[in-house]
Amino acid sequence: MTVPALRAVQLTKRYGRLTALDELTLDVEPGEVFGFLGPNGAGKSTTIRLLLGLARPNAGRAEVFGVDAADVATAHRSVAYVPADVALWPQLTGAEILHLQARTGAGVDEGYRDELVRRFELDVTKPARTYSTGNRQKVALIAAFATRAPLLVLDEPTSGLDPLMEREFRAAVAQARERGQTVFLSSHHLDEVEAVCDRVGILRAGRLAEVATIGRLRGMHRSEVTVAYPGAAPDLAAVPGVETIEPAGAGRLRFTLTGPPAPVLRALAAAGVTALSVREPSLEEIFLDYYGAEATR
Ligand SMILES: Nc1ncnc2c1ncn2[C@@H]1O[C@H](COP(=O)(O)OP(=O)(O)OP(=O)(O)O)[C@@H](O)[C@H]1O
Repeated sequence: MTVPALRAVQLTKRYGRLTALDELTLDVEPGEVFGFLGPNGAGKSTTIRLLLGLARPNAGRAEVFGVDAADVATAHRSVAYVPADVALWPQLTGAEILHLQARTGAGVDEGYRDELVRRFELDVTKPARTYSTGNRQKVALIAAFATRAPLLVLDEPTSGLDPLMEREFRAAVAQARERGQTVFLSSHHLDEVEAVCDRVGILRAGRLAEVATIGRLRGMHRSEVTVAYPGAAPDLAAVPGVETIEPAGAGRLRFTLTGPPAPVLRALAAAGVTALSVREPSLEEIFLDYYGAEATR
């Protein structure tokens, strides 16, 4: 049996009367790129702090590769962490900070680090106090991606990056996965999670609403199907999974489909349909399905 890279068992955190995290139970497997989605205040950063032993739970427990998260000194040997608000030593230059960080933690691939400095177009000669939010984030990301740490925990790591840098970020995540590193990524960027993650967990008001692969998440939700037919409209009213049937111009119908397509394909074949297009829901639509109007609290 493999030991999970991250494990949360009924992990709970309360701030006064507010339950920021409510009995989270979750395993992230080694080698996985796991996306952690949720609106502002859902409890993502709280979860990460608990998983890394940086805050104490009111109940439940967290483990990093089988090590109790409270044993920070041991657990952090296998972790590189990029917090949501990156703080750097203001007097040191980017290069000095990267050098210093390389001397702590799980060891660094210096060649790859230098390549990342170029790819992220970071001027490492400047002192950190002159860096913008995005540049501070770049320093922390380069330091994390260049480590050999088996687990990278990234808390909303691209909020300060422009689209070109966001592309580099995605490439770096892909390379981390190829090396076998585990990535736990909290994000607001649905397209980013969709592009880089194997599985996603959706957190809503401190509770885990769903955990699924991107493919399964889409499969659980409605696809939009449009068909063209030559004669009488296909009768889809009683077909399992079909809903909201509406005309889409002359000789065309649009409807939504959930679940296996075989029954509707049989009905469509019987009607001799001449064209068919299927639009899968984006992660954004799925996300809105979960949160609806209550996206924040
Ligand atoms: N130290 C604290 N004291 C009191 N309340 C807190 C504290 N830290 C977080 N909270 C509250 O816990 C809830 C979860 O916050 P958290 O920062 O984990 O959310 P998040 O999902 O990371 O949000 P965002 O996407 O805005 O960063 C929020 O309601 C927040 O106000």
